[in-house]
Amino acid sequence: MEIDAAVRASSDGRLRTKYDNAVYVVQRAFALYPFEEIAFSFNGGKDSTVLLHLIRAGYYLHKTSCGDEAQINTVQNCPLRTIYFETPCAFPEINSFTYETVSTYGLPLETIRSDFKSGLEGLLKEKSTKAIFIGTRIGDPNAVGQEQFSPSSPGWPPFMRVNPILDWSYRDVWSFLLTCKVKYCSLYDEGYTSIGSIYDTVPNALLSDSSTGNSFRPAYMLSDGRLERAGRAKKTSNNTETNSVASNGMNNAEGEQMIARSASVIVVGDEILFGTVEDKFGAALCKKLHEIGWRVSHVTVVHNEIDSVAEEVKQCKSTDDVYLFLGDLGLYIQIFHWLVLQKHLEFAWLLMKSLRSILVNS
Ligand SMILES: Cc1cc2nc3c(=O)[nH]c(=O)nc-3n(C[C@H](O)[C@H](O)[C@H](O)COP(=O)(O)O)c2cc1C
Ligand SMILES: Nc1ncnc2c1ncn2[C@@H]1O[C@H](COP(=O)(O)OP(=O)(O)OP(=O)(O)O)[C@@H](O)[C@H]1O
Repeated sequence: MEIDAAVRASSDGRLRTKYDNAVYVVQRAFALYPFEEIAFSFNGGKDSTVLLHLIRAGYYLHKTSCGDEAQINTVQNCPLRTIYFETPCAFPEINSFTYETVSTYGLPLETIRSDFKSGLEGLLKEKSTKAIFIGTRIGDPNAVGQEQFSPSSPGWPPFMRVNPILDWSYRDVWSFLLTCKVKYCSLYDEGYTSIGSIYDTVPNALLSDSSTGNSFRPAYMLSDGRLERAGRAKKTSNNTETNSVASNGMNNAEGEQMIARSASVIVVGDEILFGTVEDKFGAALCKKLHEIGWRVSHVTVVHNEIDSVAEEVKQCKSTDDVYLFLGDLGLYIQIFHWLVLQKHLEFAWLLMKSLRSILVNS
């Protein structure tokens, strides 16, 4: 199975873990519900494209783990009932990608031309449907309170929402799509990072290419995934064409800056955690960074020991460009050793530079 092989061959351990967990959820769903009573909600977006390939992999592993040797060669595709809520305000590129993809992977498509709720009511009346795979991720406005298996909301027709990629980040999504080299909708290569309707979606201004002024870099180049919905805002009536100042109000230079400068501040101090000392440095550093145009993504206070710092660096390693430590000299030296041992040489270098400036200024 090509997806499984591509992820296994990847050196990205985080991706392999996310993949294993998501495929496990898919396999659980196949074990829990009759195949014909499961549906897949597919809209051609990046999240549902990831989900499509996870379902294919999960289905393959489910079938082969049942010891069904005769089936091994016939389960490259997963003929799962697929539902698409088509609206006249969808991007033509999304529509054509959706139809092309279901045809490529032999998915039986049921197109629904009404809103989600009444469409699902109609679907459930027509065919028994116990579970629906959805590409919801934490951070989506509708993800709040959901788990990997979440019954539909009160007032909605009854079915189980199965969310295998609930805990995936923006970066995980792109890491998967690029590692597996699967086709995705062309709009993502034109700077769209999350796609709604033609009336409320523009390319993400943070990807605006300042050298040309009117083009955008691909979605996978967005460094801060929390800003993936920055292009999903109202277009003004005279702004029917997308332009380099997208509707989130940032110009190219600001966008560039946001991409280039991002920091996590790690404050080290038992006294602060015990509440006997108030952390003034963290706040002062954030203020200073903000004034000079940096984006501080988060501030954490950790115990005065190398393991706590190491754990925190591992946690935020994938999201931030620079880490700034505040702590005593002895700890700086320990952190420096740890960074060198872990081969985070660029961070070790940064640490030395910040240490030098502290010593010079003190
Ligand atoms: C298959 C399916 C099931 C849904 N079930 C629910 C639900 O149980 N409760 C709910 O409030 N919204 C439900 N929704 C709506 C979603 O919460 C959300 O509005 C939709 O996916 C659009 O997300 P977006 O704004 O990120 O594009 C469902 C949508 C789909 C496609
Ligand atoms: N029109 C639709 N038809 C079928 N399923 C849909 C539709 N809109 C949303 N969904 C389901 O809800 C999930 C979440 O939607 P969302 O818009 O957040 O993600 P996406 O469209 O896959 O990617 P992107 O965030 O880039 O637009 C989708 O992955 C899909 O499973």
